[in-house]
Amino acid sequence: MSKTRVYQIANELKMSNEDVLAKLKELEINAENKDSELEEDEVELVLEILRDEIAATNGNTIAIDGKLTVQELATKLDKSASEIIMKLMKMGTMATINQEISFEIGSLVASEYGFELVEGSTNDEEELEAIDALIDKEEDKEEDLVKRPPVVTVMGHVDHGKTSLLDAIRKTNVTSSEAGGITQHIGASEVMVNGEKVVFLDTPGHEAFTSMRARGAQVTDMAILVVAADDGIMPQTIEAINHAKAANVPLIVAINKIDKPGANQDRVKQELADQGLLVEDWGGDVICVPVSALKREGIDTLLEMVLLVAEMEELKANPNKRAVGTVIEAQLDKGRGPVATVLVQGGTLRVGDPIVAGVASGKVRAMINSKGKRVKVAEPSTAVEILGLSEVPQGGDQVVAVPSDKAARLVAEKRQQMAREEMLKSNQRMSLDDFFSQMGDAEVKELNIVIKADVQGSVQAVKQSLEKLSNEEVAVRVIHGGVGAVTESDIMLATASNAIIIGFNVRPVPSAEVLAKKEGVDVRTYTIIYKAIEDVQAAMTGMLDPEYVDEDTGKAEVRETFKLSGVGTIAGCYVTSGKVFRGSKVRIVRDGFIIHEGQLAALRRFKDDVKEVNQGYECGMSFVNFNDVKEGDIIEAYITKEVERKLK
Ligand SMILES: Nc1nc2c(ncn2[C@@H]2O[C@H](COP(=O)(O)OP(=O)(O)OP(=O)(O)O)[C@@H](O)[C@H]2O)c(=O)[nH]1
Repeated sequence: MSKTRVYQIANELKMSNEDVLAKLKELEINAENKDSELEEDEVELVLEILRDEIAATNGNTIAIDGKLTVQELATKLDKSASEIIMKLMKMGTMATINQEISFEIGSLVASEYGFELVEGSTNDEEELEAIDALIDKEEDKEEDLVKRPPVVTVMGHVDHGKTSLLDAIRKTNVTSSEAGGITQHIGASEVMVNGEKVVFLDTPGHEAFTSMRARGAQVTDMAILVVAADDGIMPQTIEAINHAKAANVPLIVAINKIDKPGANQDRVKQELADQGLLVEDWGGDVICVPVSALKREGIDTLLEMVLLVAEMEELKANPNKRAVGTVIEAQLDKGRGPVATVLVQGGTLRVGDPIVAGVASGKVRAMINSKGKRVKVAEPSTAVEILGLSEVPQGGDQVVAVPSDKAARLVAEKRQQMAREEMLKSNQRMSLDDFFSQMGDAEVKELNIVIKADVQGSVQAVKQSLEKLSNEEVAVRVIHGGVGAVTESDIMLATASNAIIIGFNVRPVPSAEVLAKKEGVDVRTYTIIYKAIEDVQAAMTGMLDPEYVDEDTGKAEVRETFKLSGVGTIAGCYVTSGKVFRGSKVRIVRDGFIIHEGQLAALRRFKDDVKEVNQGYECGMSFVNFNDVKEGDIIEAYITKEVERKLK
């Protein structure tokens, strides 16, 4: 081997000539002996061995846990994805940023940068595991726990005064020095009551509350249920009650608008009792405070009750550890980049802390409290707006402070990977079909159900019949029942409580249908009660045998109707999706309610009978034994298919 070659090798490997010579000696290659000229491939081999050794001694190994994508490799090598794609291209491999590459190819690329890929775990993995444990367990010793302020959500029916009440609460507490000052909206506000802090989440309504819970975050300690004294319990009041119950969050009732002439507190109390909430002055244990948000009456008493409930709940946290919390809301600010309001729930968050929020990571650059002031530390039950994240996290995302920037990046990466896997698995939520097999895992012993029906009577009937099915092994729990179409809010509740939805004579609204698909929520609709009961019963005994399933083929909208003597009502329709077939079975849906289920009598285009009509075409339809079709009705055409029972 020539001296020049030794220099070249030393240069490439960033080693001294002496070290290269020493290594060659170890490999029993006498570099100085002109006779032992090496073939080029032998030189390559030597290089290979030396590279590996260097990688091993420098600790330049990168652990690959299962699959490897271009992006992950780029992150691990601290290079841009496009650089890695270029490298791959030079090697004759075309790959996109999210594409998976083989371990061998990954190793080749890594070796170009002096790194070695190894399968399995390394220090990074250990660090990750340690962090995972920190995130998951969060076990605090009793002696480390100190009292923390309560976090409250305001819920209630539309127009019952949630926003007014929150405003009134905030104003009660404005000290003269702050009056007139600009209060910044950060998604939460803090008020002082008798020297104690109470945190209110600014987003009123159970949607926000439930969507957070659906994402696994429990941020509220209690809920204030606002009921207008002149209006009483309304559908959304009931929904709010059930959402709070499902989350196991204590309720305080605020009977609002007591200043109004039509106010009737006793009626509200009676209606609450009908919902299973017996107020204290009627001998129950539900705290109920009459208020007027408008006149700011009763607000102090309400806040005192909040403190009382907080006292009973013994809310505690350990402030002396790395912070954990939840994203309340987040957005991209033009000037400041990603901004997230975070509720610190345990530990103390400090400016400069490396953090992970959902799949975003970063370092806390600045924190702003609900009064719009910059702060350096945030203790448990404090809402702060934070700057410094790499991207915008989602409401409900978990936030954790971690030991180092590297750890933050690793956790975020790991979460991204988990999020991708989760997306693939999202169809594995509770469904009637696999309830029995999940029950076998011994974890599922409860079947949670949300019922929506066309009339209150049906809700009750379905609820009672289903709950009666409970036996020693399985408890059937109806966590919410209401009148009307299946809405997004129902889907969120089902997601949060791992429930299935049973619709009786109602259908999901389109947005709910999309969400159910995304979240993998099992929505079943029936027109006959006993069929629903039969299915649930069968699911409980593992005998569910969906031998026949309805498969939607297309939807049409009724644009006009006309009568034809001897035939009945003809519906002039426009097929909005899929196909409608001759003789097809149909559901006629009006305002989300199924008003008829039956069969097509005739399907025509321009007076001719046709076999099928595709999306985008007009047609005429008439129905067997049904003439009450109206403009605006939706015709859902479906076929009944026999399906094989899946082996579990
Ligand atoms: N008389 C009277 N009116 C009130 C009171 N509280 C709220 N209102 C009025 O009721 C209406 C609805 O109040 P909001 O606070 O907007 O109700 P909300 O529950 O937040 O409504 P959404 O946000 O639309 O769900 C407004 O016109 C308020 O002025 C009260 O104590 N007394």
